[in-house]
Parts: sequence; structure tokens; C-alpha cells
Amino acid sequence: MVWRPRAAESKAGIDVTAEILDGKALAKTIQEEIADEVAEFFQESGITPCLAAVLVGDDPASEVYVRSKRKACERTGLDSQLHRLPEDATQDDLLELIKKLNVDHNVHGILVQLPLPKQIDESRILQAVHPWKDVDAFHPENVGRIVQGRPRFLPCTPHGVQEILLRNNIEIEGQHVVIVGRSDIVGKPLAAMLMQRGPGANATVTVCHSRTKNLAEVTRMADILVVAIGVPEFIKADMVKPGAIVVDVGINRLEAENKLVGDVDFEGVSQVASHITPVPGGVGRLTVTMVIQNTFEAARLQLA
Ligand SMILES: Nc1nc(=O)c2c([nH]1)NC[C@@H]1CN(c3ccc(C(=O)N[C@@H](CCC(=O)O)C(=O)O)cc3)C=[N+]21
Ligand SMILES: [Mg+2]
Repeated sequence: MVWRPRAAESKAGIDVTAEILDGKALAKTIQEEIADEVAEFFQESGITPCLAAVLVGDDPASEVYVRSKRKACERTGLDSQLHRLPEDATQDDLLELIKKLNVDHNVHGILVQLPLPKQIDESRILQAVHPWKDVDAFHPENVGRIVQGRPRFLPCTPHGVQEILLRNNIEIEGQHVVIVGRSDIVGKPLAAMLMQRGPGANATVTVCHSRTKNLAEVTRMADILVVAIGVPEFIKADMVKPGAIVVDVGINRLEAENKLVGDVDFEGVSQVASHITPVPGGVGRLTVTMVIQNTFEAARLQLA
């Protein structure tokens, strides 16, 4: 069955609670699929794909992400390496490490965990990663390829958004997708992907940001609303069209309550939307899975 946005029954006075799009279960399914392919690839080639993560400093959130990537590698049969540099490492220290990883034939994917300390120029670093090992798809060459509709790697979080929609039989083609947030990591590349010609795309895309006038009017037009701004519970029920599909990319740790919330007011919005992704357990789980998929693809690319 193909889901299309529908008018919510709430208009008729009946409370609806949105169907939850389960990222945790989907991540597990996809990781099992990848594990089978990785095993088969090893049979044929004798190669175990390897992801090298680079962590500068000791940001606690980055520690969590890096650990979840290592676990995902273990589950899918990939090798992983973690390279640590101190918080006060120089840009040249980091460039030197990347150079080594670029020419290391045992390393297929390189991921430099963001954000980097302020003495390091992020764009300079992202350009230094070999485009064939760039499993984040942050290198300008890879970004350009995405915009041109001939991607080498798909950026992990946007690919996770696309995958959670498609695998739940939510049609993207022809739908009005409103993206709130214009970051280089999520908003921009997701807009480029979903506006492309072809299956799983062909959407009408609107991108909103902090300077957008009448934001709620625009978000209320969305058939599919994707939110990636980093403001806890910013999107309220009255900003969502009844029956819309809502994808929450936000990960905000509320220190006081020691809990994780998204950029969407889940309680309120789930009374209006037809489908919604939770935080945690939504898109974040898929982000990690897509890093694994890209590392496997990188290994195949480097063999060819
Ligand atoms: N070079 C680079 N590549 C990235 O892909 C990258 C990055 N830097 N810096 C930080 C962001 C953020 N990110 C997430 C990864 C996993 C979860 C994730 O697993 N979330 C779980 C919960 C995690 C938790 O409990 O803290 C969930 O939503 O269920 C979330 C967010 C990748 N990022
Ligand atoms: Mg895909």
C-alpha cells in the first residue's frame, strides 16, 4: 500500500495519533541486509571493508556517535578504527592524519567527526579527504555530484530521511516536501536529492530557515515536513497540516531533564500528523546505518 497524506480525522473532532515511523527497527533490518552482502563480498574478494573515524577532542556527544558507529560496524562485519587527536591539535596535525588514511589500502572509508575545535577550518579538512573514501559525502566533488544527480555516495542523514519514507511506502514523488533548516549536512543536500528526477525523488521542495517570513504558513503547506534546525520542540501542532508526514532530524539533549528531544513537539504534532518519526529511535539510527552502507560501497569502488 502506498501512503499519501490524508486529511486527519481530527477535523471531524476525532483525535488521531500519528503512526510512528520506527527508525530503530528499520536500521536493524537494513544492517542485516548489509551484513549478508558484506559476507558475500568477503567470499569473493577476501576484503573486509574498513571505516576509519577521526575524533578530535573529547566532546561527549561525539563519543556517543563514534561508539554507535563502531557497534554498527561490528554488527555488519566491517572493520573499524578510531583515531583520536587532542582538543588542541592543529589543523596540520589533522591534515597529516588524513593524508595517511587516504593512502592506506586497508582503510576504505574516512569520517572526520564534526564539529571540530575552532582552530581548525572545517571546509579545509573536508576537502582533504579523498573523494573515494568520503563516506559522509562532504567533499565538494561529492556534493557537486549530488546536485548534478549522479551521486557517488549519498549523505548519511538525508539518505536516512529518504529511506525511512520509502521503506514505509510513503510516496515522495509529486509531494510538497518542506525542509526547515539549510545546513550543509542535512537541509541543502536533502533538498538536492529530493528534487532530482527519478524514483524516490521528483518532489516539489521548499527550504525554510531562520529568515523565512511567515514560517508557519509555509510549513502548513507541507505534505512531508522535514525539520533539521537544532531547536528543541520548535515545530508545534498548529504549524503542521492535518494528515502530513513529519520527519524530525533534531537531536537535542535537555540537560536539566536529562532527556533527548527532537525539533518537533512530538506530543502535540502526533495529534495532527498521519506519520511521525520519534527522537530517539527515528532518523538518527539510520544515519549510522548509511555510514556503514557507504563504507561498503567505498570498498567496492576501490576494488573496481
Ligand atoms: N562527520 C560527521 N558525520 C556525521 O554523520 C555526524 C557528525 N559528523 N557529527 C554529528 C552528527 C550527528 N549524527 C548522529 C548520529 C547518530 C545518531 C543516533 O544514533 N541517534 C540515536 C540516539 C543517540 C543518543 O542516544 O544520543 C537516535 O536518534 O535514536 C544521531 C546523530 C551524526 N553526525
Ligand atoms: Mg537508498
